[in-house]
Amino acid sequence: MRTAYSVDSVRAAERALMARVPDGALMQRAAAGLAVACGQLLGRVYGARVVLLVGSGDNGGDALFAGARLARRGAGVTAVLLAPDRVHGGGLAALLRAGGRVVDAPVGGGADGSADADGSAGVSERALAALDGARLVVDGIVGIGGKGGLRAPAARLVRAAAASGALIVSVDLPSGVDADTGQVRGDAVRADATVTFGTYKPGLLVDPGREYAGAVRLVDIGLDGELGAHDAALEALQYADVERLLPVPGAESDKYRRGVVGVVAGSARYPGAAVLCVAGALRAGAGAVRYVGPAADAVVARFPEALVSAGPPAAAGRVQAWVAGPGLGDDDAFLRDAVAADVPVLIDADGLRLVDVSAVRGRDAPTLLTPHAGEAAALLGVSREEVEGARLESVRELAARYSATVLLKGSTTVVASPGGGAVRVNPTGTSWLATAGSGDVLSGLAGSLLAAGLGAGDAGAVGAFLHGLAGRLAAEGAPVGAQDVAEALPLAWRDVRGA
Ligand SMILES: NC(=O)C1=CN([C@@H]2O[C@H](COP(=O)(O)OP(=O)(O)OC[C@H]3O[C@@H](n4cnc5c(N)ncnc54)[C@H](OP(=O)(O)O)[C@@H]3O)[C@@H](O)[C@H]2O)[C@@H](O)CC1
Ligand SMILES: Nc1ncnc2c1ncn2[C@@H]1O[C@H](COP(=O)(O)OP(=O)(O)O)[C@@H](O)[C@H]1O
Ligand SMILES: [K+]
Repeated sequence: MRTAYSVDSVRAAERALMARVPDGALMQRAAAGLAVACGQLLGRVYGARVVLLVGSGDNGGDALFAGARLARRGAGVTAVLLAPDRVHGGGLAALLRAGGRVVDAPVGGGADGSADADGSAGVSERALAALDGARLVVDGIVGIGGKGGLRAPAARLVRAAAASGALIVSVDLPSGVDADTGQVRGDAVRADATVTFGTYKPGLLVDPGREYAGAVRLVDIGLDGELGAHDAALEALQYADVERLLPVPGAESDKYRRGVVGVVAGSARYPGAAVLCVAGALRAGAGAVRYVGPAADAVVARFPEALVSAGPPAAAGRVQAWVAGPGLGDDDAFLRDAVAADVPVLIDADGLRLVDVSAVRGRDAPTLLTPHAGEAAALLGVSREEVEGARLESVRELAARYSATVLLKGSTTVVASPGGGAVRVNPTGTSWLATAGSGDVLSGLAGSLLAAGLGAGDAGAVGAFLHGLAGRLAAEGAPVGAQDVAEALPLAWRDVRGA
């Protein structure tokens, strides 16, 4: 399991560890790892032009000590200081001893954050010129101490760094990205790589921050033991975790013991949603799929193995979990039956629009809601952009309001449980999945995992993992449709099982 911890937890763990190690040891560990990563990115360090963007905190200190290491290996290192009077003294001295150069960023009164009429934002010509011809820019402007959007001088330098064409490595996290949420307000560094210390930060794993971070490398600074006393803010399942959770049939399994998933989906207008939902459900571990609704003919024509009926759900026979909602249109009768059943229920798409909050809150068996950002926005009464800018907050809020597990789909899919705790973040997503009907496949898939006995959080996280993998395997760099994604699910299973 990959985990990420909040800034508060990192700070507390850091304090505990610092009390046991010599002064400055953690920063040296961080800087050493950072310098190695920079060296690898550069290939040849000797003679390379490196610019450090140095803020007033320890993030800048890391950059300075790493810059000193690169200078000792023959790089031409220039530090651009955003706040010369508050720079990390030890780091600056180390860089100068190693032969590095220093340029002050502020000119006139601009460093207080005011933008100048000429757009220089109070940044000196010398600072901007230093970036010309740089091969590597090290972003040590701000790390976990960042508050709000980048101030004007920092933002100006970030834009100049992007325009320089240099490789950009961010220290701990891209400046301008909120460490706890991944939110980006205004300018932020778009890094080729981020070298982070001690633990992942949530903002590195959740969009929009994740996209700004580039390839993320974790440097061990000895924080693990101390972090053990804290709860992770985020968890990302890895292959081995998913493999352990897959409902593989045992010797004594039969179709009922494997679980039967019921699907309430589709309408005369949207029969395809029913077919796609069943396509996902058939390939996820349940022993049988029952389809109930007006698209029975379309479903059985495509999948003769599906058990179909016109309804109602209560007359469909044994079902261990229901999936309700994809393509339903406005008819909520079967949805209400499914929600009233005392088995796990996954509610998606139209079902989310039609369902009653109190009916969901009143359920005893687990409920899994799977909105995309637009649906989540409608449920929360905010804009889609607000949800996309604050996925963690949105998914936690929905889980609390509905007393349900919520899987928020999108560029980063996140899953929150009603009782709080770590949010699961899916590491396998791919934008090839942004194709009509792929959400229907996911709801069938995750519902089938519920029927097979997984808890709602696991069903959501494992479903998203397999769905993302299937999307990647189906696409391999070319557009795919939702059916292709469903058909690639067995490949995803085999990939996870190493088969
Ligand atoms: N944790 C650990 O175990 C280890 C942590 N380490 C490192 O320490 C880093 C944390 O250092 P930190 O606490 O000094 O804060 P940091 O991120 O440098 O930022 C604070 C400075 O930024 C400024 N500033 C704030 N917002 C801003 C904005 N929007 N735009 C512009 N500026 C802004 C703010 O200015 P002020 O508000 O005070 O005027 C303040 O001066 C951490 O990320 C990691 O790299 C490692 O060395 C090893 C061990
Ligand atoms: N940019 C993206 N990156 C990764 N996955 C995405 C992206 N956009 C959409 N997806 C995924 O594609 C699926 C689309 O589902 P949904 O929005 O419900 O579409 P539909 O209703 O057409 O089935 C979801 O699993 C979602 O996480
Ligand atoms: K940074």
